[in-house]
Amino acid sequence: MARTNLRAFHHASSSLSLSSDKAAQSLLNKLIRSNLVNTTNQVEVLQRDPNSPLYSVKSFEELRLKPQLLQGVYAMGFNRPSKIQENALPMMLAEPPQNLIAQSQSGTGKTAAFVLAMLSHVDPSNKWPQCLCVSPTYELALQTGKVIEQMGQFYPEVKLMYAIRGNKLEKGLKLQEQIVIGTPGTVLDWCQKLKFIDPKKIKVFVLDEADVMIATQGHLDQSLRIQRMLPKSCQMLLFSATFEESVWNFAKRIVPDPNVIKLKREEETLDTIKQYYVVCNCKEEKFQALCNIYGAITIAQAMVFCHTRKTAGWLAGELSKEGHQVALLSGEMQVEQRAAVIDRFRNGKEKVLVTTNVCARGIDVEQVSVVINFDLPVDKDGNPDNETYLHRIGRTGRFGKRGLAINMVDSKFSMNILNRIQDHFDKKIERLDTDDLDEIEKIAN
Ligand SMILES: Nc1ncnc2c1ncn2[C@@H]1O[C@H](COP(=O)(O)OP(=O)(O)OP(=O)(O)O)[C@@H](O)[C@H]1O
Repeated sequence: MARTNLRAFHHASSSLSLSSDKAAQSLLNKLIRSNLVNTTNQVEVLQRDPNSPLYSVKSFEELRLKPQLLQGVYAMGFNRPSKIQENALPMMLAEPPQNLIAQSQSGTGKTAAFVLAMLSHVDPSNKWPQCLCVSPTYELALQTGKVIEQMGQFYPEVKLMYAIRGNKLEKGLKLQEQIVIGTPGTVLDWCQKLKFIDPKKIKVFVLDEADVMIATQGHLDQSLRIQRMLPKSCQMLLFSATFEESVWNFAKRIVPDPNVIKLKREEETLDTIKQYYVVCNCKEEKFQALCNIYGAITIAQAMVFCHTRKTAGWLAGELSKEGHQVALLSGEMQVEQRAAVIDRFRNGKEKVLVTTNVCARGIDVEQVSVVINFDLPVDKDGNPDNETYLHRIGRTGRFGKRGLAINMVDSKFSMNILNRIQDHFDKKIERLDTDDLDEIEKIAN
């Protein structure tokens, strides 16, 4: 009964027509209100809460940024720095430059922090690459490049170049751009084989999403090879949302003599993201539960993670049949195609993005209010993949926004995985009955 109600409710909410079902209508109103909550106020409240990762005591002015950069920061709508920005920026801007290994929860402003550091260090009168930033994927390199462009919009003398697949330059060219952002393979080629960049002139080297980097075949090695070409005086900065031992060991090889900003395990998940699980028996039931949940939150965007391309393809098809606007992102697509899918999703052309693990890490889409783990993340040995879990749920709750993460459990095996994830982060994941309208109302509020 509740399920049919929710379906009716979903149709009412997509067309915003009057429903004869008063209860559903009142729920709809509440949900709309809750989603329209003024998130600016929420960020301001969090930035004054010492327990929040967004807390700061200083203003951007006190961080001694160049006026052009302050202008850029404010034009992006940032009022105050987050904790990681407040802590990392003074270390990154110190003279002489200091190396840094830094961890902060997803969506708390790491990218903005190191972008500000790079923009602060370049000398625009020197027409050669001085800052080198490597990202683990094509999409992330583009995304970070966009942040550099936006943040540096009032500093037009500083130029940026993308070292990514498909960006073919003339043989023998020497780059004049002061900042280069790219993926490890192309950056390495440009430094070594093609010599577009003189690595000895690099002053700042940033390695972003270190955990994702080392999870990708060949990237660890390529990053180390780039690092070895840089001068001893080059400032090395490494960022990651998670720091398992393997990431930590890699970080220490890349960054000599570092300052370290690290989180405690229980701080890794964000309190602003509420986590739930639902129990189902098969994928069809999971699909039904998803329809119920998604029906209740149509005005937000959702990301749904599946274990295989096959399931993702099937699920995207089923959701489309139900009338949802669905985007599908999967590993066999060309990188350019993937970037285009993410762009459409970011621009709100589709409301739900179904994907496998591929390239979902680090993607910053502000409006994602729900993440669904249609399949829980497991590694190749069938153990819980805690880092991937953290990255996935971190696609919502960006910079103080509220987010919902819902995990679908369909067997004893997946229940065990869920329990182990819960234990790992020492954070309770509550059970949710998706047939119960009241309960969904409660969590959405
Ligand atoms: N000081 C700030 N004030 C307001 N918004 C901010 C601030 N810093 C960053 N943001 C915004 O918060 C969002 C998340 O920031 P960012 O992508 O830098 O986080 P991140 O820590 O790098 O995330 P991830 O770990 O997922 O890569 C972005 O949309 C960014 O524009």
